[in-house]
Amino acid sequence: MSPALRPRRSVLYMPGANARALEKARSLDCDGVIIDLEDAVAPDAKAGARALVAEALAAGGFGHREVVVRVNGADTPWFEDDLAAFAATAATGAGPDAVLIPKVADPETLRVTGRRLDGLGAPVGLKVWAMIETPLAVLKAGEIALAARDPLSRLAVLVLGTNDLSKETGARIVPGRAPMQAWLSLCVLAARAGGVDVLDGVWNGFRDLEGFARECVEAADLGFDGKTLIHPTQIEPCNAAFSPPEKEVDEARMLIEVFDRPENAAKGVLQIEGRMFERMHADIARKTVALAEAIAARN
Ligand SMILES: CC(C)(COP(=O)(O)OP(=O)(O)OC[C@H]1O[C@@H](n2cnc3c(N)ncnc32)[C@H](O)[C@@H]1OP(=O)(O)O)[C@@H](O)C(=O)NCCC(=O)NCCSC(=O)C[C@H](O)C(=O)O
Ligand SMILES: [Mg+2]
Repeated sequence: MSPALRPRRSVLYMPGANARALEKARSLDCDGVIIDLEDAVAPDAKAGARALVAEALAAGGFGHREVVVRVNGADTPWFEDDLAAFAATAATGAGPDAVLIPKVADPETLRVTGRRLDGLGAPVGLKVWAMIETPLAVLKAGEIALAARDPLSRLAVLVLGTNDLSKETGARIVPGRAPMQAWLSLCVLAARAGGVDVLDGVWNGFRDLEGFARECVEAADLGFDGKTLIHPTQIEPCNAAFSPPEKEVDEARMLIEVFDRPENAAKGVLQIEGRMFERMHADIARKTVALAEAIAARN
């Protein structure tokens, strides 16, 4: 979880060319939206979609939702214009919170993007999210995440692109995702090493909410901060899976209170009802409470 502790349980993609979806985003209960200019927009529609998105951002109304624009890749003819458009709107306060760079191959891509954003006068508040969706990116996930230590990179979040990973590797997307488990865990480890958040990929069968809910629980168990979504019906089960349950929050508060008692000030380990708790458990409890409070504040 990043230091600012912004809930990122549910982050909904929508095509940048879909005005209805952009309108709906303003009232949906997701923590964030990713307005897509890449795969969900046809080549001939790129310029029109970019203008539509800039207009929607200028109109505002996204409230608590973190707004991210997925630009076209660094090796495409649209990248420069996409970055320029959103650096400019960010500078006027009518821009996105972050740009999501697809198919990041290495930390150098982030440094190039960062230098470009600086050159375009983008405020430091404009963050960069990086998609991990190629075999090379998974192999270099640690290096990519560690780029966050250099403020030039602006890196705040890694986002898994499991469809592209399936396409590039031949690994099938099956329930439980056994063929991808190692990559998913590696990306969570990388994100933690770099101190950035990490979001799981999408579930394509958006009418199968039971299967989707199972995958959300699996992603939360793996340590992801949240999941990327493609349809509004996925928001509620996703929020549920990534929110700490009330009982866990109550127990966390109790644990913090016990460790904070003066008589326990010098103790590193305690037993409570037959279970061992060390100070690291109090640290975890503080994170749980902080997340619950951030979610409550959002609501
Ligand atoms: C998948 C969809 C094309 C389905 O659209 P549709 O058939 O219109 O769905 P519904 O009729 O069930 O829609 C009901 C209402 O909900 C609104 N809606 C639907 N989807 C969204 C959305 N994503 N954001 C906001 N609102 C949405 C509809 O407008 C309907 O509203 P109303 O008019 O009030 O009835 C569609 O869901 C869709 O386009 N989803 C997003 C697709 C997308 O952005 N894909 C790109 C990102 S995923 C990716 O690339 C992954 C990654 O890179 C990887 O490699 O894995
Ligand atoms: Mg992709």
